[in-house]
Amino acid sequence: MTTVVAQGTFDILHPGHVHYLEEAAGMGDELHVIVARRENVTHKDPPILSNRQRRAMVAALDAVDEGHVGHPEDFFVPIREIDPDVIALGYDQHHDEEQLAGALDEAGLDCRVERASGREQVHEDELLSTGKIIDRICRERCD
Ligand SMILES: Cc1cc2nc3c(=O)[nH]c(=O)nc-3n(C[C@H](O)[C@H](O)[C@H](O)COP(=O)(O)O)c2cc1C
Ligand SMILES: Nc1ncnc2c1ncn2[C@@H]1O[C@H](COP(=O)(O)OP(=O)(O)OP(=O)(O)O)[C@@H](O)[C@H]1O
Repeated sequence: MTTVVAQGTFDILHPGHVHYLEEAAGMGDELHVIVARRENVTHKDPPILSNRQRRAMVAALDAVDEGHVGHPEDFFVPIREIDPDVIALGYDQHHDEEQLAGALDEAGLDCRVERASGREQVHEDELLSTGKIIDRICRERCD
């Protein structure tokens, strides 16, 4: 039984999220997803949707066995609880694979780190980023 963890903001789902989570699910038998807490999303605009709504939507996807809202301070608390065999980093997540693998090792967590691929655009008008969806809403629906 191989347990995989995926993580991210997941504010307003799109096909890129589904691609990532299906690929992560294919790395093992059971997929857990950690949804970043709003207060920890500091590298871009904060999510529109609440922690619990983002968790519920991710958990409703076929590829996902369980969704979790992340820990406010210590990212290794949920990792210890889930005890995964694999952490699947998203194609553009800023975390360094080797640094993360080293930190897991130091914390006594026996877990490998894999990098998922990005989704290629299938249709010319496909929006594969929450930020781009929000930009289009603002352009087309707001004065
Ligand atoms: C192994 C791992 C565990 C994480 N655990 C948490 C957590 O417990 N709480 C949290 O708020 N964010 C956590 N994060 C951070 C976010 O899920 C996310 O990766 C980060 O904010 C980058 O966001 P992005 O996917 O929007 O680029 C974790 C990230 C990694 C790589
Ligand atoms: N187009 C995509 N292809 C594959 N994976 C993706 C794609 N978009 C996002 N992901 C992955 O999904 C996870 C959550 O991403 P995140 O919520 O930051 O989405 P985003 O759409 O890139 O957001 P934003 O546009 O606000 O930066 C991350 O691991 C990210 O790498």
